[in-house]
Amino acid sequence: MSLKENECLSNGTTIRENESVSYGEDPLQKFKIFYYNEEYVKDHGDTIVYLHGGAWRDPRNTFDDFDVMAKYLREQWYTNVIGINYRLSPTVKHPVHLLDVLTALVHIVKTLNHKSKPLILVGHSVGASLILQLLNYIQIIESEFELLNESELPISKEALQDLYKDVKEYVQIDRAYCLEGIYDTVQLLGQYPSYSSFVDEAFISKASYTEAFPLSSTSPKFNDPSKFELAPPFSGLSDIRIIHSTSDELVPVSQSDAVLEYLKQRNLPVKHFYSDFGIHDDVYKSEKLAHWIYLMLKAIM
Ligand SMILES: N[C@@H](CC(=O)c1ccccc1NC=O)C(=O)O
Repeated sequence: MSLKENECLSNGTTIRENESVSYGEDPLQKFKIFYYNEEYVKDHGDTIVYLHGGAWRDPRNTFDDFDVMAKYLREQWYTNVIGINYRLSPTVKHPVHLLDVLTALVHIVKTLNHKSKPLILVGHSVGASLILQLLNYIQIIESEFELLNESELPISKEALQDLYKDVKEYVQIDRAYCLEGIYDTVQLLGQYPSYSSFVDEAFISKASYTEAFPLSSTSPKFNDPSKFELAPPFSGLSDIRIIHSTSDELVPVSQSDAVLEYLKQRNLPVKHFYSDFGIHDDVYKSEKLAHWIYLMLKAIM
């Protein structure tokens, strides 16, 4: 049955489709509802939220990168799919990308009345980096705030506490699929010094990008496995997948190897899937990967 956008089914169920919603004043502070059917949620269908890549700066990467996968998953599996756009560097710097994603997640749950129901995060490249940072967003953001003076803070400490309260109350994430992620920028720059061109646009200093990632952070909370604790939205986290294409020409598989080891050492439910899903910017369009994610959603992989 094909329904017009946002039309109610006879039983009052709302379907929302191809709808962009603002979560802030900036044009990039939008999320897109590719498809959301309340019935899917009632039938224990899945709701995916997609985080795009683009090295924190490339305007060619948006939530529409997920178009192919969103269509495939909606047709093959009862999957609701939403994508988040966030403000880009150099206009903004870390941790603003992360703050935007947190704000968007709260708005998505409120807009779709999805409270107390789980979400699945899918992130590509720095979108996967954002997922890793979300696991411990409070510590990551606090580390950056310590590097900034009062006048440089992207939001007030009071507004930040309000955001933390909303995230804790509204956002629940039970699964995360990380594609072609950057998880240790210090290590990556050692291999690819030219990547400083985008890293320096996204972070204010080496200390910033060192503390922004658990794998390179000097905080005991991150480098002592016994001190690791997941942020509130992940209390029900049941599955993390680290996915990497053997043809990725931009991000080395050593980044995925490193995060896999890090998460295993902290007894998280992590698995990895390395296969040929094409070059870096073809992965999020890969029908093969879309099918693999469908099999993961069905829990037969
Ligand atoms: N297209 C991006 C580059 C980019 O996206 C990228 C390059 C190397 C390693 C990872 C990348 N993207 C991660 O989100 C740019 O032009 O800045």
